[in-house]
Amino acid sequence: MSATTPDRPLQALWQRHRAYRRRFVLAVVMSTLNKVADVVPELLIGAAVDVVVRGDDSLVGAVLGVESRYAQLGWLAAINVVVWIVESASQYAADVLWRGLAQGVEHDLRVEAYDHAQHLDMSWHESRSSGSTLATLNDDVNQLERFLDVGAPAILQTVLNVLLVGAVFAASSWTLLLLAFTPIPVIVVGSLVFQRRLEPLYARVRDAVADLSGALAANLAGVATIKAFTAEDRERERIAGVSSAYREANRAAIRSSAAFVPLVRMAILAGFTCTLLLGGWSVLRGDLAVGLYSVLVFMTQRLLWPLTEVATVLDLYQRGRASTQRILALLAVPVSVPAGSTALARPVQGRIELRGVRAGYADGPDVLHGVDLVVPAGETHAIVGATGSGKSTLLRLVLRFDDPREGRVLLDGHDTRDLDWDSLRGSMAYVAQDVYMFAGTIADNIAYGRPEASREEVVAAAEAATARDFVEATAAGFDTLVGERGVTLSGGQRQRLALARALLRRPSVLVLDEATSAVDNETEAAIQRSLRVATRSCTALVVAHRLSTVRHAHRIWVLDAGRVTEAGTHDELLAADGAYAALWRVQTGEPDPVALR
Ligand SMILES: Nc1ncnc2c1ncn2[C@@H]1O[C@H](COP(=O)(O)OP(=O)(O)OP(=O)(O)O)[C@@H](O)[C@H]1O
Repeated sequence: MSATTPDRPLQALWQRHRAYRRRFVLAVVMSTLNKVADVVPELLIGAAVDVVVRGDDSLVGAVLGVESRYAQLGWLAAINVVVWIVESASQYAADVLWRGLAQGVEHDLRVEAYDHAQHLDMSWHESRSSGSTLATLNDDVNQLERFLDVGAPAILQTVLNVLLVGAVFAASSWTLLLLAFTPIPVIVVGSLVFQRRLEPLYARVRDAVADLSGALAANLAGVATIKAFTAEDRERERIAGVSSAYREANRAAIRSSAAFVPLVRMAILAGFTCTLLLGGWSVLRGDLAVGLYSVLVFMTQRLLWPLTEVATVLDLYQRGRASTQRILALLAVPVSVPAGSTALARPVQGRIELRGVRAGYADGPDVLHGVDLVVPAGETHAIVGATGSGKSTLLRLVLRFDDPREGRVLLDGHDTRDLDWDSLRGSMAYVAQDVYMFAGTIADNIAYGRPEASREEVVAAAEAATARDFVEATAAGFDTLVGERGVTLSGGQRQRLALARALLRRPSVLVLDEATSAVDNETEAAIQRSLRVATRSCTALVVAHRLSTVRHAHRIWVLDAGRVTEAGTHDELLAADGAYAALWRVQTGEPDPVALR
């Protein structure tokens, strides 16, 4: 992960989520109450044994002022009932509070991390697999939830257990306290040592999850290519390799954390044996009351057995910690293309200017080398040029998916870096080379940029994009489901829906990147006629390989290896007899005079 990762992720989380502190404190209080109520029955057993053995001299008799042993036992039973009720109620409250806390943090963190990710630059998304981002948003957030739901209350219970049982021992016999507690330092030191060993192992597990998730997402997206090239076996092996790496990372972590369990059990055995043996000898010598002895034996059990769970808790803690680190690292990735604060007066006119623009990707070479270009408001301009000449890169700058390395991009005379997103992208509509359809109806997809549009407006936009006929021919018309698990559309149909989506937005600037490349010539001619009407009231910047698409543009800019080499109307460029004219002849099948010579 590219951003800095906090050394103490859970502490950093605590600092961030102040809103949950009250609920956390309440959950701790309920867990504490529950633990206290949990220990009391053991004390009551001791008191009952004391009543039976010592009769009128019993502690219960002295404290309650009741003489009859039957009545004393009755009182003990009544107290027990109350304690059980408190125990059950506080258990319920603690469960609800811890779970609510875990799910609240999970929900907030997931939404926050998703929102941050969607605001991160296109270049960030392009530089990593979507599967790995998905692993953070889904899997890592779930791990943290599990820790907060199960791990954190378990840690608290263990600590409370040690303190409460320790208090009972301390009040009864310091010798027994020391004996019963001998395993504790061993376990604490062991935990610290193991925790340090486990930390990098779990970080590796989380990285392996991200790799696996990335590989799976990429393969599922490319399943048609896998099938077409009969690469199923190869891909199965590749996924098996990535999955093995995950299994190995997990195995190493589990092997280490499991090794901790026998250590804890040996220490516990030592503590328990000491209490049993030395406590029993004390009773025989008359130094310790029988009732107290039975309580202490129970208490030792109560103290020590939950400690066998320490390894599991440590496991949850380390997984939660590693996941939190990844989530916080995602949240710490800075937005390198931040929104400006200037709002443009409406309606936006739509004048686009590029002034001395030099641009490229990451650490790569320049793709655009000092481009100057002006599109007056309301005009339709085209950008043509060989593949890889930088046409899409130029459009990305207009939409401000990236910022130029040098020079400025202006909308209505304002540097796009100063404009807020609503003024900049809010006044634009964009049809990308590969059209994306969201899961939903055709109408939902067309109305994506203006969800409040009426059905009539949606139909009119589809009509303008020559999509109405094919939409109405589908089973449910505009209510037909598309996108994931919906009907599959042809490339040309998708493009027309994307165009309808763009037109419905009534943009000031329409940006089309090969928006009609997948439709046949006849449909394209129909779309062009509609577009000429639709673009009367807006600026349009159109990239197309098929020159017939752009011959009516007010101005055509020819890009060659990131530089504008020619510009003019279709007729001017033909008259100039340069690269554009040569390309036109190739596309229209006219004989090339140079070749004929
Ligand atoms: N996201 C990206 N990251 C890195 N390099 C990129 C990226 N997109 C494009 N490039 C590079 O920038 C150069 C120009 O690409 P661009 O997509 O702008 O060309 P184009 O003229 O639109 O090509 P085409 O007609 O094939 O769509 C190419 O060399 C390409 O490899």
